[in-house]
Amino acid sequence: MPMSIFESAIMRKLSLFTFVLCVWISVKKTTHLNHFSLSSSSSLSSETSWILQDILLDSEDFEDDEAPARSLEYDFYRETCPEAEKIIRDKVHQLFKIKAAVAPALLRLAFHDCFIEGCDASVLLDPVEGMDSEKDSPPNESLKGFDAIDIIKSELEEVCPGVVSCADILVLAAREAVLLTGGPFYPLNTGRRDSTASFSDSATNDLPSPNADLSETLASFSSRGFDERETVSLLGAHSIGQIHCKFFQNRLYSFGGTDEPDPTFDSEFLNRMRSKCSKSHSSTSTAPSPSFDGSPLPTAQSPSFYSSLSSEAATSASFEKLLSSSPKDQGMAVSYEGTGADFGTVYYRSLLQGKGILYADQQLMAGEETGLWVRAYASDASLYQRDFAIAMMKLSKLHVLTAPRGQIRKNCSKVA
Ligand code: HEM
Ligand SMILES: [Ca+2]
Repeated sequence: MPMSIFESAIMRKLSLFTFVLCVWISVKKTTHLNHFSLSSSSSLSSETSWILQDILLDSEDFEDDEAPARSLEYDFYRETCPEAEKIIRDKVHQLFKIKAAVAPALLRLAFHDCFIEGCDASVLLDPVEGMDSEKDSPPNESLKGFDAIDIIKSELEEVCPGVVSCADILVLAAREAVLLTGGPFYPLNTGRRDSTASFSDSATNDLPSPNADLSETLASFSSRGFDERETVSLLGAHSIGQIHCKFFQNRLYSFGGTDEPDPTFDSEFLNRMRSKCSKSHSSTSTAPSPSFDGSPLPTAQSPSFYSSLSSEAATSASFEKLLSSSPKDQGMAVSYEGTGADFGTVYYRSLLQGKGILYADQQLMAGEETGLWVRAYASDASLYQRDFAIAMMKLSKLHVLTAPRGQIRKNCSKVA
């Protein structure tokens, strides 16, 4: 029977309420909400934004079990650098217009930071005598976006020197990146401080492997407090960006030490992937190879594609000029070919068809509960967006350093 206008209005309110409740439950102890960001969000209707905001502003103080002396706060820089979040947002938009690949790069960078010793910008530090860097550890060798963070930081240092932490820049920039690629908005408190050390061994040992089976992946995320549902939702981030062939070459040609491909691969997809990733490039090769769509891609070990950008070059025109000077050596990579509108769902639909690119991705179909969430997210984009938002909020406050611990670096790649 068709619903009356009244009934459908009630239904709409109900689903809105469920969403708000969901977010509220996950952040029930959040002190405040970032007013500026919420009201400027394009992903939430203004109605939703305001309901969400009212609820969160009424919430109790946030008390993280891991939290040291102080808590993260709503708009932490409101007195000391009121423009901080706007500057970050504008810069990410500016960079994205020039090179859309900056968005997945920033999201992955934030994940690799937060997963290792928390969201403390430890991933950004350069090696120094007596301290190896996370960025040089094998799982991080293809990380990109460092220069984008440097550009944002330089601008902030000009406006309010020594105030905004690199750790906050990372998570706020990743949030913008998610929004720009069709993902959800999520509120974030600020006041993170930067580490004085890099944790190279942890990065080597603890970042999840693309060849991990389901139990290993779940154990890895569970050790950071994520349950199966949250883990499945976070991996949906792979619907954006690129994956270099070397991370799944073994699945195409020599799976499990045999001369055969991974039997779980869909056969048409296997052929397509083989045509993009030739056998001549072994799974450990870092040699350049053809890209999925023929466009130049940054290589695993080349400097970031923003490496020639400096703070003085902070105008669109200069970005464009500098970026057109060829980034050398392109690696071979493929993607899920999602558009902004598909953020998440394209990934889950691929898994349902046996077209997960990484072994760890496809493994999500190997478990009863994880498989259930894959199916749910494949068919319900708004459920996915809600869950991803909540999981990103959780990821963004893992083991944060707050005053008096940590420091504010002036240059994100060096201890102050
Ligand atoms: C089991 C867990 C995970 C594994 C094994 C994994 C592994 C990988 C690998 C091997 C790549 C390809 C990198 C390259 O070719 O340069 C990649 C890309 C990416 N990952 Fe993950 N990842 C995991 C979870 C996550 C999570 C939780 C997020 C974010 C919330 C994330 C975000 C991304 C993004 C955005 C890219 C594309 C990067 C770009 O195009 O620059 N990943 N991941
Ligand atoms: Ca870290």
